Amino acid sequence: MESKQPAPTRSSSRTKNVPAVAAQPPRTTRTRAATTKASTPAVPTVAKKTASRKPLLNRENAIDVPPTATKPGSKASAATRKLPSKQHSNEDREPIMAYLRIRPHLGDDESVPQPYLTPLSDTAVRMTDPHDHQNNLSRFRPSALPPSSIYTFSHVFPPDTSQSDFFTKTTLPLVRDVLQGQNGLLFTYGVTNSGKTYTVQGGAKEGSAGILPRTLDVIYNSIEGLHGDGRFRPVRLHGVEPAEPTDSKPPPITPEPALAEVLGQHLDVSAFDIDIDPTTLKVDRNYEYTVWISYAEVYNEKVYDLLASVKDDSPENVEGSIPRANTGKSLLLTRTALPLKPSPASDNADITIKGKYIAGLRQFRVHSASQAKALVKLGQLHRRVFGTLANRESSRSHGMVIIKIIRGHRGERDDPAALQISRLTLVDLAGSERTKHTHTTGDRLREAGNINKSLMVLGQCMDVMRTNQRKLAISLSQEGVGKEGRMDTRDVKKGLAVVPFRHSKLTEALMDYFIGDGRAVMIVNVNPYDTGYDENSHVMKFAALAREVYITPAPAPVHRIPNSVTGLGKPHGLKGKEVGPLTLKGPDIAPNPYRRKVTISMGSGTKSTEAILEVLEEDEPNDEPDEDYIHDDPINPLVDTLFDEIESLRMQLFEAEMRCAIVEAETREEVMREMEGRMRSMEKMYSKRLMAELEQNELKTDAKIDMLHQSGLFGSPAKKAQPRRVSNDTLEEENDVEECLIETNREGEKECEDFALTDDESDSTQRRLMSLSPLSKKVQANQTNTTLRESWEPRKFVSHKPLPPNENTKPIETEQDGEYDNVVTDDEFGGREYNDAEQRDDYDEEDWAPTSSAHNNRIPHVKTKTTQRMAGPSLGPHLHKRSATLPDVPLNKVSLSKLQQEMEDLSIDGPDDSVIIIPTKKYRAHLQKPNHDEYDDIGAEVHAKKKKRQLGKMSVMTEEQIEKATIAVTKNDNLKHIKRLSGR
Ligand SMILES: Nc1ncnc2c1ncn2[C@@H]1O[C@H](COP(=O)(O)OP(=O)(O)OP(=O)(O)O)[C@@H](O)[C@H]1O
Repeated sequence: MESKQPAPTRSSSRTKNVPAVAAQPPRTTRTRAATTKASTPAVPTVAKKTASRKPLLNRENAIDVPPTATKPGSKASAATRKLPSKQHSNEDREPIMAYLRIRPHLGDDESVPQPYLTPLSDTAVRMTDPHDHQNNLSRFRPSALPPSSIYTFSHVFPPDTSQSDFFTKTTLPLVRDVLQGQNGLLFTYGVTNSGKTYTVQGGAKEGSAGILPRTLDVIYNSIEGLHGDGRFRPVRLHGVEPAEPTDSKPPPITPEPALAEVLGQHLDVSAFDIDIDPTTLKVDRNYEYTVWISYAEVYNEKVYDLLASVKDDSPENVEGSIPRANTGKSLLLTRTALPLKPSPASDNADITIKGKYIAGLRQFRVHSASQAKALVKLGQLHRRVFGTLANRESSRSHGMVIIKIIRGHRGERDDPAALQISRLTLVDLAGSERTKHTHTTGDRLREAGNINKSLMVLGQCMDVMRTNQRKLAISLSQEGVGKEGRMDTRDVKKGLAVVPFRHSKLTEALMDYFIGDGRAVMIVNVNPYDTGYDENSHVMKFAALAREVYITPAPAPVHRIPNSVTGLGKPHGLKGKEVGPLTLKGPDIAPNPYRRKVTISMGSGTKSTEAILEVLEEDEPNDEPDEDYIHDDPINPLVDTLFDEIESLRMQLFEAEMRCAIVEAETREEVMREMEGRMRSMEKMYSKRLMAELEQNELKTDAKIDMLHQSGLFGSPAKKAQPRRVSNDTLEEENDVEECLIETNREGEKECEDFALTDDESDSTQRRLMSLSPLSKKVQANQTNTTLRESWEPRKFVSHKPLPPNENTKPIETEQDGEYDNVVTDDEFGGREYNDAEQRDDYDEEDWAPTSSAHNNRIPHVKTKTTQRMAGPSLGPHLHKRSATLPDVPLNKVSLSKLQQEMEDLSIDGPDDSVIIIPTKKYRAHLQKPNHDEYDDIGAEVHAKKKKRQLGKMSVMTEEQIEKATIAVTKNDNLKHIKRLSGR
């Protein structure tokens, strides 16, 4: 072939007929075997040189490109930024570069005030769970992740890193590669709000342009004056074909009129000339370049074209019927998913890497950086319009900007086989947060699930690639295996796992990069003020995994067009296959499974507009496979079916794994919640019990005080209101007895002080109070009775030490009935008959609790702590109407009042002026046959409650009855006289 211009700087004189031979060996070859070998970590790789390889790059030939002439006032007029020297390894394989960018603190509304990420060096950070600081007493961690970990990266960028510095260190090497014929991939990974979009697109402030606009700036700065004539256009993944005349038209940079009107926004191209990166790279000036841009998104596991136009094709949409902004009418937008197809080998014989391309993706030849930025902006607008969470500015889809550069030698302008096509793909991934954190349902759940699926598959792919590489390295390092003492790589490769690229559209679209079609750079964005420690940990782990995956980037191949398509007029690929631009259709459009409404607000303040859009997402057309594809890979129905089966099984496995992961996470949370709930309810129960005990104690104390009150020891107002008419003798006697009782009480008090409770003894309060219950009185009465038997000595009231609390549960020995024969008969009590029922009543009425009227005249509470221990039992009605000696009973306030009341009814004077109380027959029997069951705590409590209920039933002896009893007792010869203690 004849060159129109000599190409003195070319390192080889490649012609159409002569296979290109690399004068300078490329870093690697494209053959499978070489690629595999090169990716082996343990074995030094030797790049196999293919004879057909053209010299791809001659860096020595590159000349300095003067800085691009820029508009006055723009930043581009600044000196050309110094490009950091490119570090090329002698090794062909290289790991995926992983850069960490830490987002700065944005304001007070951040959920975690202190960052939980601490940079340790330029390449390492420590991440510590903030919850451990906040709740370091907790023994339980809901997370299975370690509370603190160190992660390493290719480089760590602190929060104050400028956009310009970040671009220079991470993306500029890729831009240089793409200008020199090398493919490149850059993707951002991180949870929502971590700064992915800011990193890729940039902010609103001057100087905050992201890596995408800067990339465009640098490309156009560098190829200034070297633009090609655009006779060819890229097609599929590696192909090129003659361009159409329409390709030379400027690309659309404003939304379609219908959409623009709805959104109320027109893109201003001049706005993109403000923030320009002035960096210029050296390029080979023997070549001329044309730049093509496409913008796709992967949303809900479908690929859409973001640069497809929104057209009003339907006849229904006549002027006036198109919904306007703020009209409340919904606009129906339809878009069709694009299929991914395998790149045919016919595109270039040299290519052995089988990638996939997005069939039908529109691409535009762009002449300037501002045009390119405007085009990208339009794509972002469409992405926002079609995004489910459009109003929240949150990326729910994976955005892919694909920049293709066709490089052709000036001397071989007409030779399509001499063209070289390189690709740079910048991917802004959706947030990696999990479904449970987004609280999504329905469509959103599906969307979140698909986002996670894509990212999970990306992680799985990396994991499998890493495992395969390790396996391969280990196998190849084993000597003496296989024939001739060498390992056959084919044997090894048979045992390798299949990388699951086909499990998600995202990995399917990017797979060629991971198998050696170019360099890959991963940017990990982290917001250290975010509450999602677990999510960020997963992101960090993902990055660590990516760093262990080695790829062998091959230079972009020189294009070789098969003869069948070299002829002009036989365009191949895009024409006729263009699929589904965004179209406005009437509301009567056929229903589609994925139809949703989006309300979108644009602008702010008075200029803000809001529109309801209805989005109809059609499935990708079920086209017949490409002819090329058929030609390349003849279909065997059985194999195809088996592949499909494998695919569906894989999908099932994947879904099952995902479900398991979600269930595990949910179960962990549920268990935590349940434990928390139980602990809370236990706490509640115990505090309730405590309160109940306190109340009970207070009630008992009140009851005792009321009884004292009733007995007149505290000068009952009721008594004052109804003074008794008694004789002087009676009063004297009463005073004597009262003095005696008070004396007794004082002693009792003194003794009780020995039993004063401390706070720590609060739980024993209940037990002690129980000892004051009627049951305990019975026990003590039994003891009293025993004492009574031992000595028939009538005694005066004397105080005794109170019984220890537990003594009331001891079995008490009693004597047989009938031992106390010196009793007053019923007849002697005025002939009163006591039948069983009455006796039962008497028994029941044995009580220490106040009457209801007494309750109404309560005196102030006595604190539980100072409550005095009951020193002795109330003798109760069981002791009435029968002669007996006064038991040796210690008394306290309560028993005093009770005793006083009982004595009022039943007491008699002993032989030497002592007061004698006579137990009844039934009571004796009761004493003799104690019911031990009653002495356990529960029984006592039940009994105490029963007594309490009977407060109102307390029988009151009338004065008349007392008189009668007195007369009856007086008649008894053995007894001298009866002293009345009190009366009512
Ligand atoms: N390095 C930074 N400097 C200043 N502001 C930043 C930086 N990174 C992010 N921001 C701000 O943080 C906010 C969130 O960033 P961004 O929208 O880029 O997050 P994202 O990860 O893309 O979220 P999503 O996944 O939801 O789209 C934005 O207001 C952005 O301006």
